[in-house]
Amino acid sequence: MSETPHSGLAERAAALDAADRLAGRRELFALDDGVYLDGNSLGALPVHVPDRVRDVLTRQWGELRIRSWDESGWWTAPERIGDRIAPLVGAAAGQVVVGDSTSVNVFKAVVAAGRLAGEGRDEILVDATTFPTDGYIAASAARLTGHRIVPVEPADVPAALGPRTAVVLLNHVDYRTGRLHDLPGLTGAVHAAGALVVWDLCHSAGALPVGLDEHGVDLAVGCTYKYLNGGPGSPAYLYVAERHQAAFDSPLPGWNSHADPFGMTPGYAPADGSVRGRVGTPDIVSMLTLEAALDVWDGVSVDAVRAKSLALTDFFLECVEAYAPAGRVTSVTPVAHAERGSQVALRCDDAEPVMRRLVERGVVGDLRRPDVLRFGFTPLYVGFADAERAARVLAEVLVLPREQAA
Ligand SMILES: Cc1ncc(COP(=O)(O)O)c(C=O)c1O
Ligand SMILES: Nc1ccccc1C(=O)C[C@H](N)C(=O)O
Repeated sequence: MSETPHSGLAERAAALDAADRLAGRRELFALDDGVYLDGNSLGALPVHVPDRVRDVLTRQWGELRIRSWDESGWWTAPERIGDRIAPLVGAAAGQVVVGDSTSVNVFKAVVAAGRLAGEGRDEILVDATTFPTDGYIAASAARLTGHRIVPVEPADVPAALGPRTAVVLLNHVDYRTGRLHDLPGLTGAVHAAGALVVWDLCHSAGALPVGLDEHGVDLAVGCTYKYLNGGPGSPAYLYVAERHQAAFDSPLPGWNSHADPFGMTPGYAPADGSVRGRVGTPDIVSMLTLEAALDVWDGVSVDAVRAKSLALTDFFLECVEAYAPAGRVTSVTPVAHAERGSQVALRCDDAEPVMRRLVERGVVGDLRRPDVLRFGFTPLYVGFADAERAARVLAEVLVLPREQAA
Protein backbone atom coordinates (compact mmCIF):
# COMPACT_ATOMS: atom_id res chain seq x y z
CA MET A 1 0.00 0.00 0.00
CA SER A 2 1.36 3.46 -0.81
CA GLU A 3 1.71 6.20 1.76
CA THR A 4 -1.34 8.16 2.82
CA PRO A 5 -1.65 11.19 0.56
CA HIS A 6 -1.05 14.44 2.45
CA SER A 7 -4.56 15.74 2.03
CA GLY A 8 -5.63 15.61 5.66
CA LEU A 9 -8.47 13.27 4.72
CA ALA A 10 -7.18 10.41 6.85
CA GLU A 11 -7.04 12.74 9.87
CA ARG A 12 -10.54 13.99 9.14
CA ALA A 13 -11.75 10.40 8.90
CA ALA A 14 -10.31 9.66 12.32
CA ALA A 15 -12.02 12.70 13.80
CA LEU A 16 -15.34 11.83 12.17
CA ASP A 17 -15.14 8.27 13.48
CA ALA A 18 -14.31 9.53 16.96
CA ALA A 19 -17.44 11.71 16.94
CA ASP A 20 -19.71 9.05 15.41
CA ARG A 21 -22.36 7.89 17.84
CA LEU A 22 -23.10 4.78 15.76
CA ALA A 23 -19.45 3.69 15.71
CA GLY A 24 -19.98 1.30 18.63
CA ARG A 25 -22.43 -0.79 16.57
CA ARG A 26 -19.60 -2.12 14.44
CA GLU A 27 -18.49 -4.55 17.12
CA LEU A 28 -21.89 -6.23 16.90
CA PHE A 29 -20.88 -7.58 13.48
CA ALA A 30 -18.49 -10.29 12.28
CA LEU A 31 -16.05 -8.36 10.11
CA ASP A 32 -12.39 -8.70 9.24
CA ASP A 33 -9.82 -5.97 8.72
CA GLY A 34 -10.89 -5.36 5.13
CA VAL A 35 -13.42 -2.75 4.04
CA TYR A 36 -16.84 -4.22 3.38
CA LEU A 37 -18.85 -2.02 1.04
CA ASP A 38 -21.23 -4.69 -0.22
CA GLY A 39 -23.81 -4.62 2.55
CA ASN A 40 -26.26 -3.33 -0.06
CA SER A 41 -26.10 -6.81 -1.56
CA LEU A 42 -25.51 -9.01 1.50
CA GLY A 43 -25.43 -7.47 4.95
CA ALA A 44 -22.80 -8.63 7.44
CA LEU A 45 -23.49 -11.23 10.12
CA PRO A 46 -24.31 -9.92 13.60
CA VAL A 47 -22.09 -11.93 15.94
CA HIS A 48 -24.85 -13.02 18.30
CA VAL A 49 -26.89 -14.66 15.55
CA PRO A 50 -25.19 -18.10 15.33
CA ASP A 51 -25.97 -18.92 18.97
CA ARG A 52 -29.59 -17.95 18.49
CA VAL A 53 -29.85 -20.08 15.36
CA ARG A 54 -28.19 -22.97 17.16
CA ASP A 55 -30.96 -22.74 19.76
CA VAL A 56 -33.59 -22.80 17.01
CA LEU A 57 -32.03 -25.95 15.57
CA THR A 58 -31.02 -27.88 18.66
CA ARG A 59 -33.64 -26.96 21.24
CA GLN A 60 -36.65 -25.67 19.34
CA TRP A 61 -36.46 -28.21 16.54
CA GLY A 62 -34.25 -30.89 18.12
CA GLU A 63 -36.02 -31.12 21.47
CA LEU A 64 -39.42 -29.46 21.27
CA ARG A 65 -40.07 -30.60 17.70
CA ILE A 66 -43.71 -30.04 16.68
CA ARG A 67 -44.49 -28.18 19.91
CA SER A 68 -42.35 -25.29 18.68
CA TRP A 69 -45.02 -24.13 16.27
CA ASP A 70 -46.80 -22.83 19.37
CA GLU A 71 -44.28 -22.84 22.19
CA SER A 72 -41.43 -21.25 20.26
CA GLY A 73 -43.70 -18.86 18.40
CA TRP A 74 -42.99 -20.36 15.00
CA TRP A 75 -46.49 -20.04 13.62
CA THR A 76 -46.83 -16.33 14.30
CA ALA A 77 -43.27 -15.44 13.27
CA PRO A 78 -44.21 -13.81 9.92
CA GLU A 79 -46.41 -11.14 11.48
CA ARG A 80 -44.33 -10.81 14.65
CA ILE A 81 -41.14 -10.14 12.67
CA GLY A 82 -43.12 -7.90 10.32
CA ASP A 83 -43.91 -5.76 13.35
CA ARG A 84 -40.16 -5.55 14.12
CA ILE A 85 -39.46 -4.28 10.60
CA ALA A 86 -42.44 -1.91 10.55
CA PRO A 87 -40.86 0.94 12.53
CA LEU A 88 -37.80 0.84 10.28
CA VAL A 89 -40.00 1.64 7.28
CA GLY A 90 -42.36 4.01 9.07
CA ALA A 91 -45.31 1.66 9.41
CA ALA A 92 -47.56 1.15 12.41
CA ALA A 93 -47.91 -2.43 13.62
CA GLY A 94 -50.13 -4.91 11.82
CA GLN A 95 -49.29 -3.99 8.23
CA VAL A 96 -46.04 -5.82 7.46
CA VAL A 97 -45.71 -9.56 7.04
CA VAL A 98 -42.46 -11.44 6.44
CA GLY A 99 -42.12 -14.34 4.04
CA ASP A 100 -41.23 -15.48 0.55
CA SER A 101 -38.79 -13.64 -1.71
CA THR A 102 -39.09 -10.05 -2.88
CA SER A 103 -39.99 -11.41 -6.31
CA VAL A 104 -42.96 -13.35 -4.92
CA ASN A 105 -44.09 -10.34 -2.92
CA VAL A 106 -43.90 -8.14 -6.02
CA PHE A 107 -46.28 -10.61 -7.65
CA LYS A 108 -48.70 -10.55 -4.74
CA ALA A 109 -48.57 -6.76 -4.49
CA VAL A 110 -48.95 -5.98 -8.19
CA VAL A 111 -51.84 -8.38 -8.76
CA ALA A 112 -53.59 -7.34 -5.55
CA ALA A 113 -53.12 -3.65 -6.37
CA GLY A 114 -54.58 -4.24 -9.84
CA ARG A 115 -57.61 -5.84 -8.23
CA LEU A 116 -57.95 -2.95 -5.77
CA ALA A 117 -57.79 -0.45 -8.62
CA GLY A 118 -60.89 -1.98 -10.11
CA GLU A 119 -62.35 -2.29 -13.60
CA GLY A 120 -61.57 0.13 -16.39
CA ARG A 121 -57.98 0.74 -15.41
CA ASP A 122 -55.82 -1.50 -17.54
CA GLU A 123 -52.29 -0.11 -17.33
CA ILE A 124 -49.44 -0.98 -14.98
CA LEU A 125 -46.65 1.58 -15.05
CA VAL A 126 -43.29 -0.01 -14.26
CA ASP A 127 -40.06 1.77 -13.42
CA ALA A 128 -38.03 1.49 -16.63
CA THR A 129 -34.82 1.42 -14.57
CA THR A 130 -36.10 -1.24 -12.20
CA PHE A 131 -34.13 -4.08 -10.72
CA PRO A 132 -34.95 -6.71 -13.35
CA THR A 133 -36.96 -9.13 -11.24
CA ASP A 134 -39.69 -6.53 -10.62
CA GLY A 135 -40.08 -5.95 -14.35
CA TYR A 136 -40.15 -9.66 -15.18
CA ILE A 137 -42.72 -10.41 -12.50
CA ALA A 138 -44.91 -7.42 -13.38
CA ALA A 139 -44.90 -8.48 -17.02
CA SER A 140 -46.04 -11.98 -16.14
CA ALA A 141 -48.62 -10.65 -13.69
CA ALA A 142 -49.96 -8.38 -16.43
CA ARG A 143 -50.30 -11.32 -18.82
CA LEU A 144 -52.39 -13.10 -16.22
CA THR A 145 -54.59 -10.16 -15.31
CA GLY A 146 -54.97 -8.58 -18.74
CA HIS A 147 -53.19 -5.34 -17.88
CA ARG A 148 -50.78 -3.61 -20.23
CA ILE A 149 -47.25 -2.81 -19.05
CA VAL A 150 -46.01 0.73 -19.63
CA PRO A 151 -42.28 1.17 -18.86
CA VAL A 152 -41.59 4.66 -17.54
CA GLU A 153 -38.66 6.49 -15.95
CA PRO A 154 -39.64 7.34 -12.36
CA ALA A 155 -39.30 11.08 -12.98
CA ASP A 156 -41.73 10.79 -15.91
CA VAL A 157 -44.41 9.00 -13.92
CA PRO A 158 -46.58 12.11 -13.30
CA ALA A 159 -46.82 12.76 -17.05
CA ALA A 160 -47.59 9.12 -17.83
CA LEU A 161 -50.46 8.78 -15.33
CA GLY A 162 -54.02 8.81 -16.57
CA PRO A 163 -57.50 7.39 -16.11
CA ARG A 164 -56.28 4.01 -17.39
CA THR A 165 -53.49 3.70 -14.81
CA ALA A 166 -54.22 0.96 -12.31
CA VAL A 167 -50.87 0.43 -10.58
CA VAL A 168 -47.44 2.04 -10.54
CA LEU A 169 -44.47 -0.14 -9.48
CA LEU A 170 -41.39 1.83 -8.45
CA ASN A 171 -38.01 1.29 -6.80
CA HIS A 172 -37.32 3.65 -3.92
CA VAL A 173 -33.55 3.59 -4.60
CA ASP A 174 -32.10 2.61 -7.98
CA TYR A 175 -29.88 -0.45 -7.44
CA ARG A 176 -27.40 0.65 -10.07
CA THR A 177 -26.95 4.41 -9.62
CA GLY A 178 -28.04 4.78 -6.00
CA ARG A 179 -30.58 7.44 -7.02
CA LEU A 180 -33.31 7.98 -4.41
CA HIS A 181 -36.70 8.63 -5.94
CA ASP A 182 -39.26 11.03 -4.53
CA LEU A 183 -41.55 8.66 -2.65
CA PRO A 184 -43.85 11.30 -1.13
CA GLY A 185 -44.22 13.27 -4.38
CA LEU A 186 -44.70 10.27 -6.66
CA THR A 187 -47.10 8.60 -4.26
CA GLY A 188 -49.15 11.80 -4.20
CA ALA A 189 -49.16 12.03 -7.98
CA VAL A 190 -50.28 8.39 -8.36
CA HIS A 191 -53.10 8.94 -5.88
CA ALA A 192 -54.21 12.13 -7.62
CA ALA A 193 -54.67 10.00 -10.75
CA GLY A 194 -56.78 7.50 -8.80
CA ALA A 195 -54.22 4.69 -9.01
CA LEU A 196 -52.23 2.66 -6.48
CA VAL A 197 -48.50 2.58 -5.94
CA VAL A 198 -46.25 -0.33 -5.00
CA TRP A 199 -42.77 0.62 -3.76
CA ASP A 200 -39.77 -1.73 -3.74
CA LEU A 201 -37.74 -0.81 -0.66
CA CYS A 202 -34.84 -3.28 -1.09
CA HIS A 203 -32.22 -0.52 -1.22
CA SER A 204 -33.79 1.90 1.25
CA ALA A 205 -35.07 -0.06 4.24
CA GLY A 206 -32.45 0.15 6.98
CA ALA A 207 -30.59 2.91 5.17
CA LEU A 208 -32.96 5.87 5.28
CA PRO A 209 -36.40 6.88 6.57
CA VAL A 210 -39.16 5.58 4.30
CA GLY A 211 -42.32 6.86 5.97
CA LEU A 212 -44.81 4.40 4.48
CA ASP A 213 -47.73 5.48 6.69
CA GLU A 214 -46.85 9.16 6.68
CA HIS A 215 -46.84 9.32 2.90
CA GLY A 216 -49.91 7.16 2.38
CA VAL A 217 -48.18 4.39 0.43
CA ASP A 218 -50.55 1.63 -0.68
CA LEU A 219 -48.30 -1.43 -0.85
CA ALA A 220 -44.58 -2.05 -0.51
CA VAL A 221 -42.14 -4.93 -0.66
CA GLY A 222 -38.50 -5.33 0.28
CA CYS A 223 -35.77 -7.82 1.05
CA THR A 224 -34.11 -8.27 4.42
CA TYR A 225 -30.64 -9.50 3.43
CA LYS A 226 -29.13 -6.11 2.61
CA TYR A 227 -29.29 -3.29 5.19
CA LEU A 228 -31.37 -5.44 7.55
CA ASN A 229 -28.64 -8.13 7.73
CA GLY A 230 -31.04 -11.08 7.73
CA GLY A 231 -28.58 -13.41 5.98
CA PRO A 232 -28.38 -14.97 2.53
CA GLY A 233 -31.86 -15.55 1.13
CA SER A 234 -33.58 -14.31 4.28
CA PRO A 235 -37.30 -13.83 3.72
CA ALA A 236 -38.70 -10.62 2.26
CA TYR A 237 -41.68 -8.61 3.47
CA LEU A 238 -44.94 -7.20 2.21
CA TYR A 239 -46.61 -4.04 3.49
CA VAL A 240 -50.34 -3.58 2.88
CA ALA A 241 -51.69 -0.30 4.25
CA GLU A 242 -54.38 -0.93 6.83
CA ARG A 243 -57.03 0.85 4.73
CA HIS A 244 -56.54 -1.72 1.95
CA GLN A 245 -56.39 -4.85 4.05
CA ALA A 246 -60.08 -5.73 4.07
CA ALA A 247 -60.19 -5.64 0.26
CA PHE A 248 -56.69 -7.09 -0.29
CA ASP A 249 -57.31 -10.11 -2.53
CA SER A 250 -54.11 -12.16 -2.67
CA PRO A 251 -53.31 -13.98 -5.90
CA LEU A 252 -51.53 -16.62 -3.78
CA PRO A 253 -54.12 -17.39 -1.09
CA GLY A 254 -52.31 -20.26 0.58
CA TRP A 255 -53.60 -21.89 3.73
CA ASN A 256 -51.38 -19.73 5.95
CA SER A 257 -53.48 -16.74 4.93
CA HIS A 258 -56.76 -18.43 5.85
CA ALA A 259 -58.87 -17.13 8.72
CA ASP A 260 -58.86 -20.63 10.22
CA PRO A 261 -55.94 -22.53 8.73
CA PHE A 262 -56.32 -25.55 10.96
CA GLY A 263 -60.02 -25.79 10.16
CA MET A 264 -58.73 -27.14 6.83
CA THR A 265 -61.99 -26.42 5.11
CA PRO A 266 -62.32 -26.62 1.32
CA GLY A 267 -63.60 -23.05 1.09
CA TYR A 268 -61.24 -20.10 1.33
CA ALA A 269 -61.85 -17.34 3.87
CA PRO A 270 -59.05 -14.82 4.22
CA ALA A 271 -57.60 -13.86 7.58
CA ASP A 272 -57.74 -10.23 8.66
CA GLY A 273 -54.72 -7.97 8.77
CA SER A 274 -51.20 -8.58 7.54
CA VAL A 275 -51.65 -12.36 7.87
CA ARG A 276 -53.64 -12.17 4.64
CA GLY A 277 -50.34 -11.66 2.82
CA ARG A 278 -48.94 -15.02 3.94
CA VAL A 279 -48.85 -17.99 1.57
CA GLY A 280 -47.47 -21.32 2.79
CA THR A 281 -45.42 -22.63 5.70
CA PRO A 282 -42.77 -20.08 6.61
CA ASP A 283 -39.08 -20.95 6.28
CA ILE A 284 -38.59 -20.85 10.02
CA VAL A 285 -34.81 -21.17 10.21
CA SER A 286 -34.21 -18.21 7.89
CA MET A 287 -36.99 -16.26 9.48
CA LEU A 288 -35.72 -16.68 13.01
CA THR A 289 -32.20 -15.89 11.84
CA LEU A 290 -33.60 -12.59 10.59
CA GLU A 291 -35.47 -12.03 13.84
CA ALA A 292 -32.25 -12.41 15.81
CA ALA A 293 -30.35 -10.16 13.40
CA LEU A 294 -32.88 -7.36 13.89
CA ASP A 295 -31.65 -6.94 17.49
CA VAL A 296 -28.84 -4.73 16.16
CA TRP A 297 -31.50 -2.08 15.50
CA ASP A 298 -32.60 -1.84 19.11
CA GLY A 299 -32.10 1.74 20.22
CA VAL A 300 -31.03 2.95 16.77
CA SER A 301 -32.82 5.85 15.11
CA VAL A 302 -33.23 5.64 11.35
CA ASP A 303 -32.66 9.41 11.18
CA ALA A 304 -29.22 8.94 12.77
CA VAL A 305 -28.49 6.17 10.25
CA ARG A 306 -29.50 8.47 7.41
CA ALA A 307 -27.35 11.33 8.69
CA LYS A 308 -24.32 9.06 8.90
CA SER A 309 -25.04 7.48 5.53
CA LEU A 310 -25.07 10.87 3.82
CA ALA A 311 -21.93 11.96 5.64
CA LEU A 312 -20.19 8.73 4.58
CA THR A 313 -21.15 8.96 0.93
CA ASP A 314 -20.24 12.68 0.84
CA PHE A 315 -16.89 11.90 2.40
CA PHE A 316 -16.19 8.96 0.08
CA LEU A 317 -16.97 11.13 -2.96
CA GLU A 318 -14.65 13.81 -1.62
CA CYS A 319 -11.86 11.25 -1.09
CA VAL A 320 -12.34 9.80 -4.58
CA GLU A 321 -12.18 13.29 -6.03
CA ALA A 322 -8.99 14.02 -4.10
CA TYR A 323 -7.19 10.74 -4.72
CA ALA A 324 -8.34 9.24 -8.03
CA PRO A 325 -6.55 10.21 -11.23
CA ALA A 326 -8.68 12.78 -13.05
CA GLY A 327 -11.16 11.33 -15.52
CA ARG A 328 -10.71 7.65 -14.58
CA VAL A 329 -14.03 7.37 -12.73
CA THR A 330 -17.22 9.43 -12.83
CA SER A 331 -19.90 9.26 -10.17
CA VAL A 332 -23.37 8.40 -11.43
CA THR A 333 -24.82 8.84 -7.95
CA PRO A 334 -26.68 12.12 -7.48
CA VAL A 335 -24.90 14.83 -5.50
CA ALA A 336 -28.13 16.18 -3.98
CA HIS A 337 -28.89 14.49 -0.67
CA ALA A 338 -32.59 14.35 -1.48
CA GLU A 339 -31.74 12.19 -4.50
CA ARG A 340 -29.15 9.88 -2.96
CA GLY A 341 -29.59 6.50 -1.34
CA SER A 342 -26.79 4.84 0.63
CA GLN A 343 -24.39 3.82 -2.10
CA VAL A 344 -21.95 5.43 -4.47
CA ALA A 345 -21.75 4.15 -8.04
CA LEU A 346 -18.75 5.09 -10.11
CA ARG A 347 -18.65 4.62 -13.84
CA CYS A 348 -15.31 3.22 -14.98
CA ASP A 349 -14.36 1.86 -18.43
CA ASP A 350 -12.52 -1.13 -17.02
CA ALA A 351 -14.79 -1.65 -14.03
CA GLU A 352 -14.47 -5.42 -14.01
CA PRO A 353 -10.68 -5.72 -13.54
CA VAL A 354 -10.70 -2.69 -11.25
CA MET A 355 -13.22 -4.31 -8.91
CA ARG A 356 -11.30 -7.59 -9.01
CA ARG A 357 -8.13 -5.78 -7.94
CA LEU A 358 -9.99 -3.88 -5.22
CA VAL A 359 -11.35 -7.11 -3.76
CA GLU A 360 -7.83 -8.64 -3.86
CA ARG A 361 -6.71 -5.67 -1.76
CA GLY A 362 -9.47 -6.12 0.81
CA VAL A 363 -11.93 -3.50 -0.44
CA VAL A 364 -15.14 -5.32 -1.29
CA GLY A 365 -17.68 -3.54 -3.45
CA ASP A 366 -19.40 -4.99 -6.45
CA LEU A 367 -19.71 -4.61 -10.15
CA ARG A 368 -22.80 -3.95 -12.18
CA ARG A 369 -21.96 -4.70 -15.77
CA PRO A 370 -20.70 -3.31 -17.93
CA ASP A 371 -19.08 -0.33 -16.26
CA VAL A 372 -20.37 0.44 -12.77
CA LEU A 373 -18.35 0.07 -9.56
CA ARG A 374 -20.82 -0.06 -6.69
CA PHE A 375 -19.95 0.81 -3.09
CA GLY A 376 -22.64 0.35 -0.46
CA PHE A 377 -22.42 2.25 2.84
CA THR A 378 -24.06 0.50 5.78
CA PRO A 379 -23.87 3.00 8.64
CA LEU A 380 -24.11 0.40 11.41
CA TYR A 381 -20.71 -1.05 10.55
CA VAL A 382 -18.92 1.13 8.01
CA GLY A 383 -16.90 4.11 9.23
CA PHE A 384 -15.17 7.13 7.78
CA ALA A 385 -11.71 5.53 7.88
CA ASP A 386 -13.17 2.72 5.75
CA ALA A 387 -14.40 5.27 3.23
CA GLU A 388 -11.00 6.99 3.11
CA ARG A 389 -9.14 3.69 2.76
CA ALA A 390 -11.47 2.45 0.03
CA ALA A 391 -10.92 5.62 -2.01
CA ARG A 392 -7.17 5.44 -1.44
CA VAL A 393 -6.94 1.81 -2.55
CA LEU A 394 -9.18 2.60 -5.53
CA ALA A 395 -6.78 5.36 -6.56
CA GLU A 396 -3.84 2.94 -6.25
CA VAL A 397 -5.61 0.43 -8.46
CA LEU A 398 -6.58 3.05 -11.02
CA VAL A 399 -2.96 4.04 -11.68
CA LEU A 400 -1.84 0.45 -12.31
CA PRO A 401 -1.38 -0.55 -15.96
CA ARG A 402 -4.81 -1.43 -17.35
CA GLU A 403 -5.81 -5.04 -17.46
CA GLN A 404 -8.35 -6.49 -19.86
CA ALA A 405 -11.64 -7.70 -18.46
CA ALA A 406 -11.62 -11.46 -17.89
C1 LIG B 1 -34.68 -3.57 -5.95
C2 LIG B 1 -34.59 -5.06 -5.84
N1 LIG B 1 -35.72 -5.81 -5.96
C3 LIG B 1 -35.67 -7.15 -5.86
C4 LIG B 1 -34.47 -7.80 -5.62
C5 LIG B 1 -34.38 -9.29 -5.56
O1 LIG B 1 -35.48 -9.97 -5.20
P1 LIG B 1 -35.43 -11.42 -4.59
O2 LIG B 1 -35.36 -11.22 -3.11
O3 LIG B 1 -36.66 -12.05 -5.03
O4 LIG B 1 -34.21 -12.10 -5.10
C6 LIG B 1 -33.29 -7.07 -5.46
C7 LIG B 1 -31.97 -7.72 -5.20
O5 LIG B 1 -31.76 -8.88 -5.16
C8 LIG B 1 -33.37 -5.67 -5.59
O6 LIG B 1 -32.27 -4.94 -5.48
N1 LIG C 1 -29.84 -11.43 -3.77
C1 LIG C 1 -28.63 -11.60 -4.31
C2 LIG C 1 -28.06 -12.86 -4.41
C3 LIG C 1 -26.81 -13.05 -4.97
C4 LIG C 1 -26.12 -11.94 -5.39
C5 LIG C 1 -26.65 -10.68 -5.31
C6 LIG C 1 -27.92 -10.49 -4.78
C7 LIG C 1 -28.53 -9.18 -4.70
O1 LIG C 1 -29.28 -8.93 -3.81
C8 LIG C 1 -28.22 -8.18 -5.69
C9 LIG C 1 -28.84 -6.87 -5.37
N2 LIG C 1 -30.28 -6.90 -5.41
C10 LIG C 1 -28.40 -5.75 -6.26
O2 LIG C 1 -28.89 -4.67 -6.09
O3 LIG C 1 -27.56 -5.90 -7.10
